Amino acid sequence: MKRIVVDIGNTALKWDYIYEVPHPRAFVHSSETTLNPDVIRSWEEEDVTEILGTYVCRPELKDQIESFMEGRGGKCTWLRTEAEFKGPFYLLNSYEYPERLGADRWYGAVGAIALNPQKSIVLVQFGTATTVDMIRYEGGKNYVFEGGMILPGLNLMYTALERKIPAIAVPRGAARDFPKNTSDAINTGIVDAQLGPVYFAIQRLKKTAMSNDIEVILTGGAASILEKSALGRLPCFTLCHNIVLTGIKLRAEQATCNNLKSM
Ligand SMILES: Nc1ncnc2c1ncn2[C@@H]1O[C@H](COP(=O)(O)OP(=O)(O)OP(=O)(O)O)[C@@H](O)[C@H]1O
Ligand SMILES: CC(C)(CO)[C@@H](O)C(=O)NCCC(=O)O
Repeated sequence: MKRIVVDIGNTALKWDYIYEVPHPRAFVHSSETTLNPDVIRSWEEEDVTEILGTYVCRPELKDQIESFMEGRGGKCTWLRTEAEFKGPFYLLNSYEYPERLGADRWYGAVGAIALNPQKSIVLVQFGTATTVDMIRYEGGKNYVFEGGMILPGLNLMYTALERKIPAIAVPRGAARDFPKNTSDAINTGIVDAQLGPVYFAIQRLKKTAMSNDIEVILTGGAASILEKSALGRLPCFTLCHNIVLTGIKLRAEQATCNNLKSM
């Protein structure tokens, strides 16, 4: 009987145990509306009885998980974005409509703070969409989620160009300072478009943060692909996987401390 945390994005599902030694796993969905059957198989093998998760995918995917859990007499709890997080630190959600902020962005921010205490943070999630979020450290245990940018992810940018302008559907090139062929020009354009907002976010956060020491965290399925290009284009950054799962675990701990009343 196991309790697990789950983060369902538009491309992949990631899961891990809540209380046991971390062993995160990722499964790319079979289609936009069908889960990878290996996920269900792995949960049967592990005897999963309770799921605590977030989803930003189509509801069909989380419905399949609910049916599976109902069939086993298990339980699913889906976390929504909240107006504030009260745990080992305090995070205020300053989104205009806090509940409209993607749960992956919110619990990603919670996870990022837990792993990088007492710092302002630019959290970049390179997923199906890329999000670049700014978290301001206010001193003591206080942080503010200051919002951020949403743009098409790496793959979406390539496929949009390929589909709409077939004349430039060429093999993938490299990111260069002075691209001199179509493949390199596209690749450089897309890599710069992915990393440019990170640069802007750092500058914006520096203007209001207590210190110029900003932690830049890159995560998500395409982070490893962009890491090499980021080395020459961004100041210091850290690559950190499964940050949303870290945030969900912390939310679970917080609920346990409050006798599960707040979940
Ligand atoms: N083996 C792979 N399979 C699928 N996507 C990959 C793979 N390797 C890298 N990627 C890239 O990672 C992206 C998916 O990232 P991730 O797994 O974080 O997605 P996600 O959490 O479903 O996204 P989102 O949260 O934005 O919906 C893809 O769009 C692609 O650019
Ligand atoms: C932006 C995505 C798709 C990134 O996964 C997700 O966080 C989402 O659906 N967000 C809702 C809109 C918002 O965050 O403003």
